[in-house]
Amino acid sequence: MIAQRITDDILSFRAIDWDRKLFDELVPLPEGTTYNSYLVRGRDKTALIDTVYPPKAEELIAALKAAGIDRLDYIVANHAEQDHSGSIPALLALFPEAKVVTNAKCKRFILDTLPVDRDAFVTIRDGDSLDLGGKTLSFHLTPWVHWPDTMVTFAVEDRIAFTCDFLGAHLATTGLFARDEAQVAISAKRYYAEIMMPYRGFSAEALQKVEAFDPLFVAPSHGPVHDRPALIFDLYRGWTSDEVRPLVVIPYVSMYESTAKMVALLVDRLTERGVAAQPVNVVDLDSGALAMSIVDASTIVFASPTVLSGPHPSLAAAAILINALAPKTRKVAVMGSFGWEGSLPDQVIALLPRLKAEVLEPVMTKGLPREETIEDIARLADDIAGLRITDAAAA
Ligand SMILES: Cc1cc2nc3c(=O)[nH]c(=O)nc-3n(C[C@H](O)[C@H](O)[C@H](O)COP(=O)(O)O)c2cc1C
Repeated sequence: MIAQRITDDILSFRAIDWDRKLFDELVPLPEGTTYNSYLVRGRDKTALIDTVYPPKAEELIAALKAAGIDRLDYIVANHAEQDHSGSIPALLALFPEAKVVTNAKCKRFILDTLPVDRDAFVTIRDGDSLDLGGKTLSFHLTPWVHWPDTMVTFAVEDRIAFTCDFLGAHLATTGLFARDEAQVAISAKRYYAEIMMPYRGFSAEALQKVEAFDPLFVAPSHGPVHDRPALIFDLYRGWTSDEVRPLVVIPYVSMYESTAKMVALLVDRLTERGVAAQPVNVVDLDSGALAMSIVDASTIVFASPTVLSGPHPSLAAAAILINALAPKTRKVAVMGSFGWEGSLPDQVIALLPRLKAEVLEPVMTKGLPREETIEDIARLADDIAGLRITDAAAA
C-alpha cells in the first residue's frame, strides 16, 4: 500500500484485495475490492477517516509510517462494520492519544464488537464539525446506507465527501480515480444492488444530502475515488428512482427441461412484444449477478419444477434473496411444471412479502409444455406487456 494524493493535505491509503472472492460469505467479488482509509492533515491536528479490514491493518500502519505520519489525533469511524472499523484497535495501540470520532449508534456498535475503550470516543451529532486547523470536517448522518449507524464525513475546504460504503464499488485497481467509467459503473451497480437496494428510499435521501455538498471528489471506502462525482450521482439517481425499464428477469431452474422449455417460450413471446427478457439459471447462483439484473427490471417471473410439493430449493433461495433485496419491480409471476400436484405458485409468492408488485396469473403445466401451456404463456406475455385487459384492470 502507498499513500496516494487527492489534494495537498488529503491522502488516500487503499488496501487492495486482489484475491478476495467472497464478501460477507455471500457476495461474489469478480473484481476483488479495496478498503480505503483517508488521511486529512490540518495545521494543528491530523485525522484518519475509516480504517481497513483487520488482515490489512499491518499494511496500513506500514504505509502511514512510510508517509511520515507519527501522530494521529482523530480516527473518524463512518460505519462500525469490521471492514472499516476493525483496525481501530491496532491503530489505537500505535497512536494511543487518538480519539475515535463517531455518532452514538456507531459508537455503540464498535463497543459491541471491538476491544475499544469507552473513553476513547468523541461522540458527534448530525451536522457537527471538527476543526483541524484550517481544515474542517463536518459529519452528516445517513442512516441505512447500509446500517443504522452510517454517516458521511465532508472535508469542507477541499470539498471531499467521504461516503464509506455509500457510492462505493468492489473493484481492485491501483488507479486512485474512477477513470474507466464503464467498468466502475458495473462494479458500482453490483455494489448498489447487493448492499443499498434494500434501503432504496434511504439511499435516495443520502444521495440528496451528498449532492447538496457539491463535492469536487466523492471518496468511498471501497473502490476508486470519483473526481467526476456526476458519474456516480447520475447512476444512483436512476437506480434509486421509481422508474423501471421494460425488462423481465426470469430466475429459473429445471431438472428435466420442462420448465426450461417454458422459459424459452416466454422469452420468445416477450421478444415478439418488444419486451426484453433475461433468464437467470439459479443453480450455482452468482447472487450479485441476480441482484444487478433486478435493479430496474419491470417484472420478475419465477420458474421452477415442483419438488416435494413446492419450489425447487435453488429457486426458493433465489426468491428469499430477491425478497430481501426488495427491488422496485412492478409485476411478478410464477410458472413451472409438476408431475402430479403441488402448490408451487402460492408457495413462491408467500416468499415475497416485501415486493410491492402486482401478482400475475401463474402458468403451470403437467410435464412438458403442451398446446394450452403455449397459449397460457402468450397470455402471460400479454399481461407483462400490459396488452391484456383483465377484469381487475377493467373494473
Ligand atoms: C425430487 C423430485 C421431487 C418431486 N416432487 C414433486 C411433487 O411434490 N409434486 C409434483 O407434482 N411433482 C413432483 N416432481 C415431479 C416434477 O415436478 C416433474 O417431473 C416436472 O415436470 C419436472 O420439471 P422439469 O422438467 O422442469 O425439471 C418431483 C420430481 C423430483 C425429481
